[in-house]
Amino acid sequence: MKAIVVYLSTSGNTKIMAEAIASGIESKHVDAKAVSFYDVKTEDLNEADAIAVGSSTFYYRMLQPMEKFMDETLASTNPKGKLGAAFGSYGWSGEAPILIAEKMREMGMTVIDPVLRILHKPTDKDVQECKRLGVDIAEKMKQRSKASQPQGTPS
Ligand SMILES: Cc1cc2nc3c(=O)[nH]c(=O)nc-3n(C[C@H](O)[C@H](O)[C@H](O)COP(=O)(O)O)c2cc1C
Repeated sequence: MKAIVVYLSTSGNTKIMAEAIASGIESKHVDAKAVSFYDVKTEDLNEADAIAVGSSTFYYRMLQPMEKFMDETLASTNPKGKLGAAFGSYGWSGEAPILIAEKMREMGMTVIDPVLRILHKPTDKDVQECKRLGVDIAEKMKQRSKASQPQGTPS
């Protein structure tokens, strides 16, 4: 089982969230990595059972390159049925994670509700909240993997 946390962050706030989410996933012994949108490879997306996507909000939407990534790169990997999570830092309106979750649902992904939004730079308490989302992702991945095993298969 593998999870990937893809983020786009202008001043590092959403990046802090991404790294905390990945560390929360790993704390449950599930393979996870936080990857900048610029470095993500299609094979990483293909291999992932869960995909978390984060962008800060700019001009009431997600950052433009992330929108392109969702519509073109992620959509082309056919993520239907995969687990998704959306997150991002924001300043006042915070639409980006909601819009990311919407796109994930349109692609047939199962998205963890609610999305995680943090105002400005994450505090220590916010980082703990991001880690908790990571734990939640890992636990849901385990449940889904168990549910998809044929009956009688030792776990
Ligand atoms: C030019 C500009 C436009 C912004 N537009 C919005 C916005 O529409 N809504 C919002 O909630 N925050 C907005 N913000 C605030 C950012 O989302 C916020 O600073 C966030 O913490 C940046 O996170 P990052 O470092 O991960 O990119 C804007 C910031 C800038 C500089």
